Amino acid sequence: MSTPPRLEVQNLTRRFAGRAVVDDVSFAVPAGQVACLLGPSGCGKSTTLRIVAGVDTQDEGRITVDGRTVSDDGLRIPPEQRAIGLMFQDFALFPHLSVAENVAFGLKGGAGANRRRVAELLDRVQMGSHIDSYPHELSGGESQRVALVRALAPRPRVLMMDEPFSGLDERLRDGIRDETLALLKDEGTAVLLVTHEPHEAMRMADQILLMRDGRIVQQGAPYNLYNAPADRKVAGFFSDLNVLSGRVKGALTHTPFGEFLTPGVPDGSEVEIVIRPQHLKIDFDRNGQGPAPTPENGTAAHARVTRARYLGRESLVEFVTDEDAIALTATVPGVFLPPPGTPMWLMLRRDRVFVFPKL
Ligand SMILES: Nc1ncnc2c1ncn2[C@@H]1O[C@H](COP(=O)(O)OP(=O)(O)OP(=O)(O)O)[C@@H](O)[C@H]1O
Repeated sequence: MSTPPRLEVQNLTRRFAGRAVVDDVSFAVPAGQVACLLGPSGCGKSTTLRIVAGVDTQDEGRITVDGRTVSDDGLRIPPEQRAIGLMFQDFALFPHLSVAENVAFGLKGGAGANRRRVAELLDRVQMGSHIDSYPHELSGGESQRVALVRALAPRPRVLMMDEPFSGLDERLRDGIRDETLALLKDEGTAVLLVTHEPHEAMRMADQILLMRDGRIVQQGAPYNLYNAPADRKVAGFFSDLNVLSGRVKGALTHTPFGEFLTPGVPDGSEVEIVIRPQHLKIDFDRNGQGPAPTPENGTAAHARVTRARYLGRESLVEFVTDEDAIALTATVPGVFLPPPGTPMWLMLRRDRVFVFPKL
């Protein structure tokens, strides 16, 4: 028999005043893996997390931890008996307890009996030397690390994290995220992490659950969501997009960049041809001569620069095409600041183009 996932959520629905804010949500998280609930504000992420934790109740659906049902139509195991730990954005350490006492708070026997486990956990997040400090003596990042090991000390099978890094300085975040990830993997904890930041989800997740209006619109590895998005909105969640609109004629859509195959889309329907700014290729205009069409880049379209800005690692260059006056943006590594009006040729990397029915 195969091992059940550490956390499994089946057909979860939660309604407020008749409106489903969580709508038939299902997913599974194996031991040692991180699933990120990602989506815009109000899409139902926190409600899902609260129901799994047991602090809110679903109208329909089942939740199991290591194959044991903790909540379904008839059964409600209380939060403290679900082996689920919590770490929220506004986590608070107990100010009158030392770091060791904070970490040992949920453990039988307190800090004295658990000194070794507490010290080991604190060492893992480089906080061993602060074991006898008090919360007011810690920085934001240090407090966050203590809160993390406090949540992990009782060895929860599942850890729920709601925007746990959002209070931190941007430069601290990536380091703490990576430390957290390493510790969670070692402990074999299944993690459900709520975030509205695509960068955080890409960095942390084994699996992203992208939510919109209460439903999971796409789930899978970060690579799959980025490279094979289900629709334009999913694609647009991870980066800015260039969008060309067109109408299908004979399974083809015409654009200034040549024809695009749109098989299976009925004639006359509108489609959107989408490409990320880093996948737009640019070439200088040599006496009006453009690069020859290739299978890789398709046909080049003539365009003029409207604005160029230097962003540090890359430059952001905006164009307008001669044909159809389409506004497009390209990102170019390093410093590339052509003056407005500069004529150039643009190409779309064909393997990076997505074609979607117009939403
Ligand atoms: N107790 C409640 N009563 C009524 N409506 C609620 C309640 N809790 C949440 N909602 C509504 O449910 C929807 C989903 O809320 P939820 O907090 O789950 O979203 P979220 O994706 O976590 O958003 P954010 O990123 O802003 O925290 C929202 O429209 C919210 O207003």
